[in-house]
Amino acid sequence: MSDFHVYDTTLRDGAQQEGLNLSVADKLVIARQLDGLGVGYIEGGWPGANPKDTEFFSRARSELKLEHAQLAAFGATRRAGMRAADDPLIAALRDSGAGVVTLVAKSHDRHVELALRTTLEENLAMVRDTVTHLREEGQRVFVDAEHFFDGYRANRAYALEVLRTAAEAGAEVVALCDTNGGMLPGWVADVVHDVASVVGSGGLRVGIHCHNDTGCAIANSLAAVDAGATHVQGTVNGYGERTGNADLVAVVANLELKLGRQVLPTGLLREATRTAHAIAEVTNVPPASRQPYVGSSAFAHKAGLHASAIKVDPHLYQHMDPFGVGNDMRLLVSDMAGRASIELKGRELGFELDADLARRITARVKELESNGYTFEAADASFELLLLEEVEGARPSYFEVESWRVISDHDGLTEATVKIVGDGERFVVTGEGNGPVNALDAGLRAAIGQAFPEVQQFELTDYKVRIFDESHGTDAKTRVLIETSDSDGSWVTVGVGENVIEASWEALVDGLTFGLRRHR
Ligand SMILES: CC(=O)SCCNC(=O)CCNC(=O)[C@H](O)C(C)(C)COP(=O)(O)OP(=O)(O)OC[C@H]1O[C@@H](n2cnc3c(N)ncnc32)[C@H](O)[C@@H]1OP(=O)(O)O
Ligand SMILES: CC(=O)C(=O)O
Repeated sequence: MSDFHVYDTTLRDGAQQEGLNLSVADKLVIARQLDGLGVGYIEGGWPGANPKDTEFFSRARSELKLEHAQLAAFGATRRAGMRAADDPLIAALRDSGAGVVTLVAKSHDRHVELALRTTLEENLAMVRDTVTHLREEGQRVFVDAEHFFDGYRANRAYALEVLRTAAEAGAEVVALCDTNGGMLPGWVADVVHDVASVVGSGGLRVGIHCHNDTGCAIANSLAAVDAGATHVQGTVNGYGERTGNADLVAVVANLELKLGRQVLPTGLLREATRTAHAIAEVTNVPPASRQPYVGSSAFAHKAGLHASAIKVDPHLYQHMDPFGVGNDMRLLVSDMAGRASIELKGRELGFELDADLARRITARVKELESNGYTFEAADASFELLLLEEVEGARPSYFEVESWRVISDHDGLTEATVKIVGDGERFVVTGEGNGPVNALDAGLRAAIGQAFPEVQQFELTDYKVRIFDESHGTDAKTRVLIETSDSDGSWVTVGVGENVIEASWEALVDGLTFGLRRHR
């Protein structure tokens, strides 16, 4: 592995994202995930700035056993007009127990004068004094040069002077920050190139920290590395203030898989998809399906022509083998499918479909989709349709004799369901806080008498879409229902003239599919 720094700031800059709130326990879980991915540094937060971050560093000492990463504590240079040794926030950094302290320092003259409200000389003194003090206390120090690229444009000499000051005082890394995220790759490359040639000698490492306001954070980070940066900062899933930070996983994947620079321990890039999704579970921010490399759509193929080429060789429509980042290829079934898509999807589900069957299923999918069904998200309904064609009949464990729903003016709803299952007739009434809830309860109670395993099934998601609104009251309703058990989840679709009819179809398919899985 090369001597390259992969520096993660999910727990600090990532946590600056709107709506993202992490408890100390969450932070500890995420830190372990990041360590499992093999990053070199984990910026844990700003000790002293809030009780949670202080507690994180305190608990990390006893609870975090990191195999690959070192913990970094983030904070600012000392306040103007005082000594670093007397600044309580610097004391919190010094005492955090982290292996590295990363100091944010102003490098844009205008920010020094307007935001810090001090002189350019005092800002240099703040950098010098803080780095020196921490070095004397035995700390490794990295410096994040805030607003560096804007500062460089406004006053190159001063921006470089801040870096030189940090280096002379003992900083190991100066990370150039595109704090406002306004840069483009060529601009970043020019500046990093210049900086590396001016200050990058004598062991000082130049780093990069990009925000995504121009949509270029990943490209800017790569341009910086190409121009000489050997320390790259970013966050998992690109979390961060405003439009986020550089997505560290994509940066690392590009470095390893496209540019041939191994920056993680051998084999750990294959943990990328699992790690990104596990962290999304903790942050409670739904993962973006179209996220490069690790998104669930990153290797999903919908168009029939794509599938027909993929049947011959997946590389014809994929830039890499998804296995490299722990992701997987998926074939989507929709009205854009052709025979090849259906054949490949069939194979994925364990069926070798001949050309005739594939043609028939393709035609049925297109016909049903034109009537409002969608199979792309309803994998279980597609599988039931496929089984119907392959086996000559749709899997069926019970027959529905009739169902009826009654709602009263108090909002209480009652559903009566009559079914025949396992040779017996069941008439059951279900109650609920709405018609779908009542039908679900009634259906489950009725079937449950013949097939007790349905009690393990849970309705976990319910989506309704009214389409073809131009028809007014004739509009059709599509319902997607996710059902789960302890082994996973599956989605079914129903379409009807109203929400109850559509829900009934999706509910019946959901239970039928679940029973087939269990049997
Ligand atoms: C680019 C980045 O993302 S950097 C990371 C930013 N992250 C955060 O701000 C989250 C954590 N921050 C906090 O909890 C608080 O802002 C604190 C504890 C750091 C400071 O809180 P407060 O003392 O209440 O001040 P406030 O938030 O208004 O910040 C302004 C003060 O910070 C000082 N300051 C701002 N940037 C810096 C800097 N780089 N170095 C030193 N001091 C700085 C200002 O001069 C001002 O000081 P003054 O009160 O003496 O005039
Ligand atoms: C330090 C940092 O987060 C920034 O400048 O964006």
